[in-house]
Amino acid sequence: MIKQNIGILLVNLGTPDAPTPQAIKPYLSEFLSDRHVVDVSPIIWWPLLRFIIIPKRIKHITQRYASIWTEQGSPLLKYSRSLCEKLSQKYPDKQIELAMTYGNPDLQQALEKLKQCDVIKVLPLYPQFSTTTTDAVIDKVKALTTTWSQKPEFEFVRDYADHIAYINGLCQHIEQAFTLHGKPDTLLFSYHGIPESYIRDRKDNYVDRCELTTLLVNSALQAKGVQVDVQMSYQSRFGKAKWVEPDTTPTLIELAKQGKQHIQVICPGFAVDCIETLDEIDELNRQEFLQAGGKQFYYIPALNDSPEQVSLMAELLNL
Ligand SMILES: C=CC1=C(C)c2cc3[nH]c(cc4nc(cc5[nH]c(cc1n2)c(C)c5CCC(=O)O)C(CCC(=O)O)=C4C)c(C)c3C=C
Ligand SMILES: [Fe+2]
Ligand SMILES: [Fe+2]
Repeated sequence: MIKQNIGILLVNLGTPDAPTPQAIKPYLSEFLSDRHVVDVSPIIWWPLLRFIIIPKRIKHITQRYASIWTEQGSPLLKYSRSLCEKLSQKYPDKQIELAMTYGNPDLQQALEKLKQCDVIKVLPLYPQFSTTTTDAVIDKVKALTTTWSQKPEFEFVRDYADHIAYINGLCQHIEQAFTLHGKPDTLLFSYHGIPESYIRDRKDNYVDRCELTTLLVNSALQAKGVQVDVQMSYQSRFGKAKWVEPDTTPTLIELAKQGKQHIQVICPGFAVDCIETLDEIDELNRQEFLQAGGKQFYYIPALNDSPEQVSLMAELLNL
């Protein structure tokens, strides 16, 4: 059999190069101009984005990024990079590159580095498929390589919402959190939301995939004898359109009002921690819960660059 030269490409969403308005503006413009993300005609959307939405959002979002920034940059980049490095160390015979759909490391440059491969396996770092994220990666990879005369074979990992190594990895991290902090009154699974119309108009099955992850993790916990009240919600709502429900913040406030004193939150839709988990959940939603009368709030970190995550990626890529 001829030995194939296999290249690996991990793709995450993207993040600004610095916690400054100068770096955040072009990143947000690129990201929010993609019709996979916001499905509005550019004639209407572009002036709104440029003259109203970004100017209105920039001061607040710069402060939020600054509060989570690390010496190695944005947490999303830090963890994605570390994951890629650990995978490269474990599989030194494979060429493994990291890219972002928006911003840096640049997707086109990463693809150029893998151009000589026979096969490029693309792993979008989204456990649950969505047209807003996974399809954005797949379509951009295809668009950037249409003109290549000698094209490698592309293999895309569409989704791993129900993969056993992912479910077990989440379970393990939940059990560690319970050992550390005790069992909570409620374990909340908070996923990034999407506009509700995308389910109908694009046949986006993201919500089904999120529900499946929650069900499988809960079943796996029960099979280990861990009984806990599990609830599910959607976070990071953006704009005026109707998004999928229930929303995370009112869910946490309601739980506090019901007398649930101890809550732990896990965000299984995020492969690595980022502004939406470290700031929106662990800072802003923590405050909402405590102000509503809650007593203990713990955010369970994403799988990040843990050994469980490295093994999961290796299984997904058949390494
Ligand atoms: C219409 C807007 C948005 C949709 C749809 C959307 C879907 C979506 N996003 C993620 C994962 C991430 N989103 C992140 C940040 C982020 N997302 C939006 C908007 C939409 N996302 C904005 C405006 C931002 C920037 C931050 C903010 O202003 O709140 C990130 C983190 C990036 C970082 O730098 O840390 C991730 C990751 C998923 C999984 C998803 C749909 C399934
Ligand atoms: Fe998002
Ligand atoms: Fe957000």
